[in-house]
Amino acid sequence: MSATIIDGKAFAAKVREQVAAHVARLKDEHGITPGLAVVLVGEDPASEVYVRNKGKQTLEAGMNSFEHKLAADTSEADLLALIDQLNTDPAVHGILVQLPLPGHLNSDLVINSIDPAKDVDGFHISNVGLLGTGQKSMVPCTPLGCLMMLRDHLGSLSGLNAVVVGRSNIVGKPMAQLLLGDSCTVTIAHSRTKDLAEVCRRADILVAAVGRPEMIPGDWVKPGATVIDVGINRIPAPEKGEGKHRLVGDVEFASAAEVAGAITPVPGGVGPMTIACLLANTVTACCRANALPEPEGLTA
Ligand SMILES: Nc1nc2c(c(=O)[nH]1)N[C@@H](CN(C=O)c1ccc(C(=O)N[C@@H](CCC(=O)O)C(=O)O)cc1)CN2
Repeated sequence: MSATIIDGKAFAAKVREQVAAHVARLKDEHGITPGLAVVLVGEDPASEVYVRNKGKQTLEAGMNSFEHKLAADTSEADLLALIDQLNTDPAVHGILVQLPLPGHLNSDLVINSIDPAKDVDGFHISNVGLLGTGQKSMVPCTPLGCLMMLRDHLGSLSGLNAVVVGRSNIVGKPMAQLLLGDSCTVTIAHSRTKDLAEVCRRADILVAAVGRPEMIPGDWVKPGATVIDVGINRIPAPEKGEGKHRLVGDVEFASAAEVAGAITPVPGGVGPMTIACLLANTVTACCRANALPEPEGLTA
């Protein structure tokens, strides 16, 4: 292995320290405590873990955490009523509805009912439009975390060829916008792109966000490239025992690490940055709501 491993777990811990320091200043100097409300509908086991970690890390950073757990058969009207209440609650600066939602709920409708100023996920159509036009917005947490790690590792991204594999609204599209904002030449590719291997080999920055286990092998990676693996795929691991699983990314780590200049691991890469950036976005939303200076280095 020759690549530098970009340690997302350690990076996320530093981001959380910066968030906690800013929260302490907001409390001491302005008597304001940022508050994050997280809404979970249903009992998806992975979502339950993510929501628990969000609440725990919010409290550890000194912020207020408001957790709302709703039954899987909650009606759209009841969910919208809760969001309405959170929109008008002055103690709540950030609102997040954990995805995926149960099938009977319209995710777009639900997300677009959140006050855009409190939309710490950056998924509201107003924030999508603001980001797409290079204006100040709330930025989706996972791509923001990727951008922070890229800037930290590479310094300037200007002029680099970036390939984003995956076109989701949550990661692929906002990631491409952020890279464009940092003056990269950006290609958005996906599983149906012709000559995907060739497209990937042109990338100085390769962001994999397709959700297909180990789809990108090392010989698709340009020597020296920086590889950001957003995929978190649970695959069977019979070697660990019957019914056991392990996590892999969208990139075949061992072969890619032979070629890349730097690479994020899975687990311990992009994943931990997602929650750290959620905390950062909550502080940003709180500062904006109170017309106070935003924390430096924690926004795009
Ligand atoms: N409303 C949202 N829903 C979802 C988002 C989101 O950003 N907003 N992202 C994902 C889930 N997610 C946070 O919600 C998330 C995923 C993964 C991790 C993480 O730290 N992963 C670890 C591995 C954890 C494990 O063992 O499973 C890692 O990669 O090291 C944090 C948050 C979908 N929903």
